[in-house]
Amino acid sequence: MTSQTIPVALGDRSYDVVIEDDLLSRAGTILASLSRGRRMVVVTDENLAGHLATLQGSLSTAGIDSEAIVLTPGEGSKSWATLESLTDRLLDLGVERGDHVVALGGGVIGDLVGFAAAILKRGCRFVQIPTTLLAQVDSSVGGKTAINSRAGKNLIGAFHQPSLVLIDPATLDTLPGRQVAAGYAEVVKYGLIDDPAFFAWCEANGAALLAGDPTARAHAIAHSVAAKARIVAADERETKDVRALLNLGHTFAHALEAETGFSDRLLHGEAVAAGMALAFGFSAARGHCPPEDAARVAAHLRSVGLPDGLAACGIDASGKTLVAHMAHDKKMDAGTLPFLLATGIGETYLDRSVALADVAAFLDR
Ligand SMILES: NC(=O)c1ccc[n+]([C@@H]2O[C@H](COP(=O)([O-])OP(=O)(O)OC[C@H]3O[C@@H](n4cnc5c(N)ncnc54)[C@H](O)[C@@H]3O)[C@@H](O)[C@H]2O)c1
Ligand SMILES: O=C(O)C(=O)C[C@@H](O)[C@H](O)[C@H](O)COP(=O)(O)O
Ligand SMILES: [Zn+2]
Repeated sequence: MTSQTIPVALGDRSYDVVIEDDLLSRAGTILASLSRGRRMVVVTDENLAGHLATLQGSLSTAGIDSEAIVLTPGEGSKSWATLESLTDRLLDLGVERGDHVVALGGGVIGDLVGFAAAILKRGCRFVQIPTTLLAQVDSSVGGKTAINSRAGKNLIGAFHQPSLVLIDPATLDTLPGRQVAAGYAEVVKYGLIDDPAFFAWCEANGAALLAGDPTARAHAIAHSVAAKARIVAADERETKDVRALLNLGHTFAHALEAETGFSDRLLHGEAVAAGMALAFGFSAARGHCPPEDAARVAAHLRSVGLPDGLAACGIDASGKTLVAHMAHDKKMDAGTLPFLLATGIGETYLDRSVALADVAAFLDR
C-alpha cells in the first residue's frame, strides 16, 4: 500500500491531502478522529451507491453512525434549488458548526457541499472525498465552492477550505471513460500553466492514464495535487495574479458551458480542453506564442479524444454571443477582462490588454 500525504499550507486553514489506493475502506478510522463521536452526514449522488456503501461500512466499523443524503447527479445540482434542499436537510439532521459534512463525489458534489458548509450556521467543517479524476486532481483542493446562477458559472460561492481531502484513486475504476478524459484536461492544464516537462510527461503517458494504468494515474494525481497546493498556498483568494493561472482556458470554457446550458452535452473538463486550445490559438494569433506550441497543445488534446476548439464541441455560436457570456467572468476588473494567455507551453500570464471585440473576431474565424 503506497500512501502519500500532500500538505496544503494555509496557516490556520492548513490541511492534508491523503492519496492511497483503497483509502475509502479505511476512511472511517481517519474520519472518526474528526467526528467527536457524533453521527456523520455524507452527501453524494445517485451514481455512487457502491462507494457510499464502502464508506458507510468503514464508518460503522470505526464506531461512527452515518446518514446519507443522495442527490441527483450532474451540473444541474449546482443550483439554488438543490442548495436550499441540501441545507434544509443538513439542518434537519442537526449538523453543528463543529461537525464535518463529508462530500463524496465529483466536482459537483464537492463544490455544492463545500458552499453549503460555508454558509450553514455561518460555516461548518467539511471533508472532500473526490471520486472523479477531475475532483481528485483539481476541485477537491483549494476551497473554491460555488453554485451556478442564471448569469453564469460559479457566480455564487465562497472560499471555504476543507479540513481534509481523502483521495482513493481506485474509486476511478468505476468512472466512465468520457468522465476520465474530461478530468484529464485539468491534468494537462498544470503542464501548460508553468510546467513544460509535465506537459511532455502527459504527451508520453496520457493514453496509458486514460486506459486506467495505475502508475500513470497515481503520478498524475500526486503531481497535480502538489501543483495545485503550491499555487493555492501562494494566493489563496486569487488576489495576486498567481491562482488566476489555474483559470487557463476557463473564460472560454465557462462561455461554452453557458452556451450549452450547463448540460451533459459539454462537460466542464471538455470545455476546459477546448478553452485551453482556444487560449493558445488566440495567443498565437496575436503573435505572442509560437504557432507550433498552439498546434502541439491541440494535437495532444485531440489525441486523447478531447475537443480542441468550437467545432469539436459542436458549437456554432457567433463570437459576439460567446463573448457576451464572458461579461460575467469573476476576473472582470473595472470593466476589463484579464485573459490567461501563453508565450509558449508552460509559460502563461494574465494579459489585461485584450479587447473583447478581438476575442469575438478570433472566435468567428
Ligand atoms: N472548486 C474547484 O476548484 C473546481 C475545479 C474544477 C472543476 N470544478 C467544478 O467541478 C464540476 C465538474 O466535476 P466533475 O467533472 O467531477 O463532474 P461530476 O461531479 O458531475 O461527476 C461526473 C459524473 O461522474 C459520476 N461519478 C462520480 N464519481 C464516480 C465514480 N467513481 N464512478 C462512477 N461514476 C462517478 C457522477 O455521478 C457524475 O455523473 C464542475 O461544476 C466544475 O465547475 C470545480
Ligand atoms: O482552483 C482554481 O482557482 C481554479 O480556477 C480551478 C478551476 O479548474 C475550476 O474550474 C474553478 O472552479 C474555476 O474557477 P472560477 O473562479 O472561474 O469559478
Ligand atoms: Zn476547471
